[in-house]
Amino acid sequence: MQILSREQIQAWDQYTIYNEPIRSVDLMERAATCCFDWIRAQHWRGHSFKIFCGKGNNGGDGLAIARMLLQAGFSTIIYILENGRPGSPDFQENLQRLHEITTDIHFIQSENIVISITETDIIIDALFGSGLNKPLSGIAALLVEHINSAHAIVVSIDVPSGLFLDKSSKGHPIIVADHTLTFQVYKLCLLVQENAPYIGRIHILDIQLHPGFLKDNIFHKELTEPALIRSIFKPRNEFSHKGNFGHALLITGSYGKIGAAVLATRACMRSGAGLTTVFVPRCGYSILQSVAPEAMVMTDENDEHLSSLPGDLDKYAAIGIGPGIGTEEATQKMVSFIARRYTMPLVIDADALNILSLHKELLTHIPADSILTPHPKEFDRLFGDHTNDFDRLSTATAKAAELKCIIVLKGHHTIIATPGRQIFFNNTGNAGMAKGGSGDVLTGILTALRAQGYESEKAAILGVYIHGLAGDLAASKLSMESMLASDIIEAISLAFPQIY
Ligand SMILES: NC(=O)C1=CN([C@@H]2O[C@H](COP(=O)(O)OP(=O)(O)OC[C@H]3O[C@@H](n4cnc5c(N)ncnc54)[C@H](O)[C@@H]3O)[C@@H](O)[C@H]2O)[C@@H](O)CC1
Ligand SMILES: Nc1ncnc2c1ncn2[C@@H]1O[C@H](COP(=O)(O)OP(=O)(O)O)[C@@H](O)[C@H]1O
Ligand SMILES: [K+]
Repeated sequence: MQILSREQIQAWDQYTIYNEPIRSVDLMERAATCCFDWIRAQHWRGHSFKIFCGKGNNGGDGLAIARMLLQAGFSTIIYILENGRPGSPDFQENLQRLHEITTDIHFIQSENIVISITETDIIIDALFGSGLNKPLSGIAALLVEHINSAHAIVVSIDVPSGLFLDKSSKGHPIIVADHTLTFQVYKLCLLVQENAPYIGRIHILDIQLHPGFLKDNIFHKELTEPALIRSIFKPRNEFSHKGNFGHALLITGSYGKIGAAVLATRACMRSGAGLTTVFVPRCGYSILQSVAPEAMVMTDENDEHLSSLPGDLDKYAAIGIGPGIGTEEATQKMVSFIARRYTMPLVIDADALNILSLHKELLTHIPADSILTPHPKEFDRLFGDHTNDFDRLSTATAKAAELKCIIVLKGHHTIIATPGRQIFFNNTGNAGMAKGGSGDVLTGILTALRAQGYESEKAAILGVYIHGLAGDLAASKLSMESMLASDIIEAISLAFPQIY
């Protein structure tokens, strides 16, 4: 699913109006009908609705929904946030239609907001949508505060009012929604971590905007969906042998963090690598030999941390480096050497990223098409502090192009930024994965996919998806609270068949 900017969405509305063709007010009716159908399907009888409308088209949606609720017999009270100016034409048309069935419409025009909201009310927030042009202030801000301080269920139409679609809204007044009914496609503001407190559950309503618009335009942001994953996935040939699936090398672990090596190794083997070798300090030898008998283990001369190279690197189809390696000086030298001398793409995670942060000059040396997998803290260590997720996204886009690398910025919707400035938002995974070790599993999966010959960009999109899907399967069996990173590894075997 493409993710469109505010301008692109407005253009898509216009394209639909012109090419379907359909009158703008009829398109609004279609959007409102989708919302009404969704609301009715919640079986909220016994509750009463309080609908808050601005005077733009978002408010127009609200008025149309109010009319439908009244006609269906729901107790509904309508409030319009008055701004002294006429509403948009479609708002005005819907106001007129509403007047034909009720005159009980309340205008909010003073800072003294005395509307009582009880726990049995359902609030429909149709104040502002994609037309928001500045942070809310004055009566609008007070109204948002009033709604947020009540304990009613809040359903936002298109986006929670006060959220900008494509830029940070941090620190501004924003409706805290329980449900967001958004039209046709995801909006960027509904995918970034910083807006998590506001968006509630997202429901994408298909208002049948004209599909021709997507064919006629190029977009740079998309949500990874099963169809894309299937197009990337390469089924195993019946006649294949282990040599067809590559030899993966994982450079991992230090004293007390051999677990990271175990997780990455087991995830790598479970993700289809032909052969897996793990390079660890000597303290990891017997652990790995016992918990991962299918893997080959090579040890550093040092007992506790890595300090040398695991022999000839060129014999491996893919190398993953970083989980649990620590930042000892000798380990830093080893990472620095590999970053400078190795020419094939690497999968770089965790402490290997922290070492790059300590020696930023190395960033320009890392092999083209390497996959870097920072979480936001590691990302900021690498590329400087960011005050919001939108800026972080811009930096990821720019740095992926500049370094010719794939940047996997991990989070609820992990972001994959490519050298061609394409951004993919992953849509699998859950909060049960917010536990130590989940990232090590991802490194193993990505290294395995690279070893099997997937190009880095495809390996990143597919690997992040499989990782999240395995996390979802583990959570459904064991609960988000109880699942462990090891359970994600076990569930990889169930995740692959879902994408065949
Ligand atoms: N035909 C269409 O274009 C469709 C539009 N739809 C709805 O239309 C919405 C967009 O409508 P609009 O473009 O009219 O925009 P909005 O209704 O989101 O808001 C624009 C209005 O609010 C004012 N405004 C913006 N920021 C403000 C602020 N901070 N303080 C006070 N006033 C502010 C503007 O001056 C304008 O009057 C979408 O979010 C969606 O809900 C849907 O009905 C689908 C069809
Ligand atoms: N709430 C969440 N929703 C989806 N995925 C999550 C969530 N929390 C964590 N994850 C995933 O789990 C992994 C955690 O990685 P990381 O922070 O490096 O952990 P660690 O270093 O402890 O292994 C990432 O791939 C991330 O996307
Ligand atoms: K809204």
